[in-house]
Amino acid sequence: MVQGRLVKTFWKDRGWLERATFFVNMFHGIIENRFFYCDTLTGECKMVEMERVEELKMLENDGNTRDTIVAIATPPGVGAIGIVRASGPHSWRILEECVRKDIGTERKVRYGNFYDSDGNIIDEVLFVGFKAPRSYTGEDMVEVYCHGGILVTQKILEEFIKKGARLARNGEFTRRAFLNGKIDLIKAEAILQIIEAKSEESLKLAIDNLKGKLSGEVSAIRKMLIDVLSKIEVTIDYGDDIEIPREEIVRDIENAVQFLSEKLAHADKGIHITTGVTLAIVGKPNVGKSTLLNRLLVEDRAIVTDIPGTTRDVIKGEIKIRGIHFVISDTAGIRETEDVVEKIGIERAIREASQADVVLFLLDATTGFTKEDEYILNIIKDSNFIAVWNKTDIGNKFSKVSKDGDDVYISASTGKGLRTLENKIIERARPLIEDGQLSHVTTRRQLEHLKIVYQHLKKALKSLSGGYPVDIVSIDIQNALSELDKLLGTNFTDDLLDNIFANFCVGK
Ligand SMILES: Nc1nc2c(c(=O)[nH]1)N(C=O)[C@@H](CNc1ccc(C(=O)N[C@@H](CCC(=O)O)C(=O)O)cc1)CN2
Ligand SMILES: Nc1nc2c(ncn2[C@@H]2O[C@H](COP(=O)(O)OP(=O)(O)OP(=O)(O)O)[C@@H](O)[C@H]2O)c(=O)[nH]1
Ligand SMILES: [K+]
Ligand SMILES: [Mg+2]
Repeated sequence: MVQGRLVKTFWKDRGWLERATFFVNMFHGIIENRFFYCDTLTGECKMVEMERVEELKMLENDGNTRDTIVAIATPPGVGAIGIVRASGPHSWRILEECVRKDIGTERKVRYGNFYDSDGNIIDEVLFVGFKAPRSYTGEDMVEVYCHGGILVTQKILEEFIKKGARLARNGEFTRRAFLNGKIDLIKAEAILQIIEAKSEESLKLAIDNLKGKLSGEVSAIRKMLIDVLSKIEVTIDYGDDIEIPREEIVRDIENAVQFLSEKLAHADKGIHITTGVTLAIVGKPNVGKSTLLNRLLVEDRAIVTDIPGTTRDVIKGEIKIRGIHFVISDTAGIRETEDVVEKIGIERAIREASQADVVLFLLDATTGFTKEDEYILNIIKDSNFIAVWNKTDIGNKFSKVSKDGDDVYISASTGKGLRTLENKIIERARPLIEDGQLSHVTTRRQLEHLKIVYQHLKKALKSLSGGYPVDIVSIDIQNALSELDKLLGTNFTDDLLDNIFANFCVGK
């Protein structure tokens, strides 16, 4: 028996079964919180609104949510307090056995001793229990606050496992929160971003999205498209009796397209803020690239020698310059070579330069602009590069290289000119992240899905303006909707989930 508020009854006529099957297949039975089903008593296809929890009970999950999972939630090492948490049907039972007390009222912290199976006290702890669905994962959960330290947390973890829990995989708590309808995929990504945030701006974006900024906007479009689809379906069935609201449909799709094009136009900023602006140092061998990297990182990261061809691989580090987060890479000196290893390194250097948001083209003031520099300039000329003359403490053979004539003069050894260089970097990076408008798109995944939605809707608009009948765009709208579902994770695949949650740490 399906429960919920009846929204609409379709098709009392013959043929309802075929159509209902079509509908149910098309929408996997469920759109938003609306469920389509066939009433076998009356032969009607009905649309009802249901509680999300009810709806999710009917959705498949990965079959794993019956296990009780456990993990150490705090980072390894010595700390004042360590947290072990468990989620799943046995979590309360296991903890109560270990502390030899009732957890009592949910969400209320209690004090006790944590015992191992031999009756020895492992630690003096605080603990708390959460009852489904009012918990982070939506399942029964417990947390133990013990003394920090590798051994105590490990022993408590082992005790949970001995009593029937299993070790959680990366991101599995958050995965369950998703599967239980507590959060959508955008919010799950936001949680990862909160953990990894390295600048105030990226933290703010992530918090906004955890609190539903992008999800809300995407859901609004999704709802609107579902309405459009419903209007089209109704005109297919009752076309003879019902006026086709063609203008209304066109206007709705146009609004969605307009909204999406703004999202897409400003998406790069959110991604840059979240993942950092990439900065590649390139140049011929021995110009001082590694010396500059080390100076910028204030750390001896890369090997520096006076032998050309020292750096082979790409070496990355992260820095903050005036609040902006950069991922900076030192690369192999680019030159013609027969050395196989060096060749690969040079290919990587070129790839790094082509993908970087800003390129530092390092030049040697003791040699001046050479043929090798000419060769490199050709490779990077279309990138956002800054010409940087190094070794100005011992050389003065300069020429103008930048398009804007704004070359920078430094000494990576002495630190001379570094502030000017930083200013220049900021000048180039700022437009990439500065918000006139922020779209709250923060990952490539989100961007790619939104692009596809946009393309489907553009196609629909094109058909409509070509004068085709309205129902011809129904397939485009369905495609757009299923793409939005992928974005939110409403219509997920395991691959997609694995992809996202693999980046989490155990215990999240
Ligand atoms: N000790 C501890 N701190 C933590 C977490 C945690 O799991 N444990 N969190 C997680 O990693 C974050 C907080 N996130 C949470 C989100 C939802 C719920 C929760 O119980 N939600 C219920 C009830 C909400 C309410 O009281 O209104 C719900 O959504 O139904 C708990 C934590 C950060 N700090
Ligand atoms: N005087 C002076 N020497 C420098 C400066 N920067 C680097 N050097 C020296 O130049 C040599 C090469 O420096 P590296 O940093 O290894 O140069 P690189 O560009 O990374 O070289 P490869 O990795 O081989 O391509 C080293 O002996 C450095 O000490 C500088 O600003 N002034
Ligand atoms: K070198
Ligand atoms: Mg080097």
